[in-house]
Amino acid sequence: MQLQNDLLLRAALGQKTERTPVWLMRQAGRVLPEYRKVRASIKDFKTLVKSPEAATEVTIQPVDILGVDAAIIFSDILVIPEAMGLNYEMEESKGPVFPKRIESAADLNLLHVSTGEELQYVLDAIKLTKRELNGRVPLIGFAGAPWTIFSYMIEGRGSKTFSAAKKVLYSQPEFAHKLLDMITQSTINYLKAQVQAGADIIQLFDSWAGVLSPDQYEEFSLKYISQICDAIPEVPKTVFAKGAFFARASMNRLNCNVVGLDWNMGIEESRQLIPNKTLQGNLDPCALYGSLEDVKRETKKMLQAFGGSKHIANLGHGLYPDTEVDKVKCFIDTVKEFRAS
Ligand SMILES: Cc1c2[nH]c(c1CCC(=O)O)Cc1[nH]c(c(CCC(=O)O)c1C)Cc1[nH]c(c(CCC(=O)O)c1C)Cc1[nH]c(c(C)c1CCC(=O)O)C2
Repeated sequence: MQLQNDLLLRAALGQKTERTPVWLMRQAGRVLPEYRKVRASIKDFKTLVKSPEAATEVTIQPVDILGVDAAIIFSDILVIPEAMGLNYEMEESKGPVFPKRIESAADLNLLHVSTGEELQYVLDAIKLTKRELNGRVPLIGFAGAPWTIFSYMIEGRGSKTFSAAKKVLYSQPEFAHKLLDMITQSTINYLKAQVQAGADIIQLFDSWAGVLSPDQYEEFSLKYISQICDAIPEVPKTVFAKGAFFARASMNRLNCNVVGLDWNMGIEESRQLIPNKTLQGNLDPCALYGSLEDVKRETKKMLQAFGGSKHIANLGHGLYPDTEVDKVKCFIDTVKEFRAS
């Protein structure tokens, strides 16, 4: 189906657009009271993710209420470990926890490469969302990057240092590569199925990229991200590696269209290091705690620095849950009104 608003896809492909497209990481499920209402009516987070009708509803809420230029399918990066055989639980106010984590090479026997079929509920939600969006805006599909998923499977939960996951890289690199390879194959199957179901563009979230050294990042993360990008030629791809300022020149060589920046990455410097790609980002989510005037000023400053082309406006990481909705709207409206001078 022809999209009525294809700004995001054209910007991703490096084409000229009338204005800069805008969406926000974690736009669904964090700040909207309308989301909390749906969430309160459903037993828990995982039930919501596994209910295509409800997932569709909360996926489309930011399009209707905030006016963003894309929807991102409501799911989580941790559905992949579960599809591979490692169940996760979402503890209220604590975040994700794995009751059993991967501790040694012997534990690999507990896992299998996902064909994507285990995640039929996400594919159903994508199909239903595409139908309900009816071509209004593109739909973003996503997955975690292998290193970030690996970290969760080894640590069993979030961590400040990820020292347990990093210990495996230093002490058992062969085992690390085996698990990373299984995650990569599963992710390729899953993303291919998402594209088949209707995802218009794909984003890889490498949320814990910043804890690795540059050499380790090449060996244990970029290598696998590169394999995933090569395996999905059908749609544009975005790679967002939080904290990986040191890997920007390498990311310029990936077979992807868009590189996401966090707010620590200078815009001018990033343009020089990543000249081949469209850039996405990168306002500090905390900037939305300022006054409406502050939000407007900071957003304009960011837009001016990106220069009005080859840019998808976004935050430098996900929205924080306590952000006021009118500040989010102000960010979006400021982008939509902006014309590069
Ligand atoms: C690391 C990571 C996770 N999940 C995700 C990442 C990568 C992005 C990033 O770096 O922030 C990605 C994610 N998680 C969710 C989405 C879809 C919605 C969207 O982006 O708008 C996406 C793209 C829903 C969610 N995932 C989660 C919620 C909150 C759970 C609830 O509503 O009860 C939502 C809406 C839970 C989750 N899931 C995860 C954590 C750490 C938590 C707890 C903290 C929190 O994010 O609220 C793992």
